[in-house]
Amino acid sequence: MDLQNLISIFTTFLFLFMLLKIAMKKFSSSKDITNLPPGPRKLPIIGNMHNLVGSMPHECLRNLASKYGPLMHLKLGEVSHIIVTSPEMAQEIMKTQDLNFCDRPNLLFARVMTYNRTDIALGPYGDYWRHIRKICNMELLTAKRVQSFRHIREAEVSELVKAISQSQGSIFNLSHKIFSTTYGIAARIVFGKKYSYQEFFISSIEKAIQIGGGNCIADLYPSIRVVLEMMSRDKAKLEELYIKTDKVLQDIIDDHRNRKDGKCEEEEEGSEDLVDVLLKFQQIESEYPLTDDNIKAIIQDIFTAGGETSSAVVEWAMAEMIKNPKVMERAQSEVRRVYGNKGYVDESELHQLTYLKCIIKETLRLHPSVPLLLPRENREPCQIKGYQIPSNSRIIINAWAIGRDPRYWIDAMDFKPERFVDEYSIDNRGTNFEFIPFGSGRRMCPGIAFATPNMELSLAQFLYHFDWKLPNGIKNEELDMTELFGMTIRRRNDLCLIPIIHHQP
Ligand code: HEM
Repeated sequence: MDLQNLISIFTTFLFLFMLLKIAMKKFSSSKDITNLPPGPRKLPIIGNMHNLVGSMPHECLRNLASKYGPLMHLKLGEVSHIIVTSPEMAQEIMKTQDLNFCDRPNLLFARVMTYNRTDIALGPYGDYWRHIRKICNMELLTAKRVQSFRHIREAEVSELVKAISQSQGSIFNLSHKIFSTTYGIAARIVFGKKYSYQEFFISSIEKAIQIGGGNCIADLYPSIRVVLEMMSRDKAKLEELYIKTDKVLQDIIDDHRNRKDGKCEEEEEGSEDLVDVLLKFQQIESEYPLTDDNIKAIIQDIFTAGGETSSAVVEWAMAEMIKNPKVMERAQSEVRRVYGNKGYVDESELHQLTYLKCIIKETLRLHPSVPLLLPRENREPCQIKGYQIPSNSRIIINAWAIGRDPRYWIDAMDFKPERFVDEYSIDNRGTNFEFIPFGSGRRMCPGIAFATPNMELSLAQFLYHFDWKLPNGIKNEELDMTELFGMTIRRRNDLCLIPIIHHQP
């Protein structure tokens, strides 16, 4: 028997074995569940995977939910997914039964890229996670700590507006600059300075998310996960990327540790960076002493979330204002009135920009950076509105669809920051479940205080210093708003605008 035959016999055997295992699992798990939430008909082996082909996941899920309701059951491979598409159901998951739903699924991406799930965002709920989340809330992302980085934000954004002013009257790729500036701010805050390999690090994380951020086939068939990981190249590709990003992060830690006489020239005076803070924690005796891997997992989360999410909001907010010139005019007159002849925008008056704050809220309603939040998992079986939810279901909350649902929002598809002027009390801190861009409950985003001045300062400077025009005679209402689903939900096409100086930076 030659090698070719041997391989095909082995593959056929493996395939039959997998089918048998899936069928046995299906038989044993479907016996006792009689009242799952409604959902489309499932096909053997693949379940509802075919229902998700076509449009982007958040759109596809919204379309299915409009047929099957706000609590929907999909079987993807052999895993139950519960899709939540109403404020009432979101509240049930993230408030009423939060403790049961605050786990994260055990995904290949998380195992490989987040130091075996020891980060904050994708780590399993438990004592270690509570410990690092507490460090995050009480030390890393407090209002006081965020305030201590004000000079970094002001310096980076001023550099950005100076660069824009040099393109006065010509086309400027605002998207590129927004992302590089925000990542620059995040790098200086988290790592102490901008490292030359920052771009490479970001693109490696982006690639890893492309491979493992959606549904890796191995994640959908846990009973034969090991075999599928061996057969697909996903794990190997992720491991290659992990080796690269780990080296970058370890270099950063070693750099900090090896500094003998305080900070080197390029680093910040006056404020500790977040690696410094975590290294100090490493010295403290604790039930959970932080290893280097733990620190790398945490700083990777904060750098990535800190750079990506708020950039996407600033980019969408500018696009929406271009599309809605009356909103732009009102925002410009607010910023120009508040900062008057000061000649520059700093953070001291940001709290007075109430209309700008409403613009940011309205942007987060229509364009939440993380449209499906992060997936959750329930440890125990439970009931929601009389439906049975099997244990270890993956819970997807479609914040994007809830924010655009005409049942909860008047003129839901229109960009109207005024709605938040009238209803200023609707906030995004996880108590109004029709507006949950940062999630809610125990797993809610801890980065709001960090993100807010980044977004407000950039937008305020754009509005104060410049008037903006679309290039090539494109009319405002024609601006393309197509989305791209990736690490966050971004614009498919870069936002390229012509700046006209109003106040010279
Ligand atoms: C506009 C900006 C941001 C948006 C829209 C956003 C959104 C989110 C969302 C939707 C989640 C998942 C919540 C859930 O599962 O219920 C999340 C989690 C998280 N975010 Fe943010 N985020 C933003 C900025 C930031 C920033 C600036 C940081 C850090 C500096 C950050 C750090 C995190 C972390 C660590 C988690 C994981 C929380 C956990 O699982 O316990 N985020 N964020």
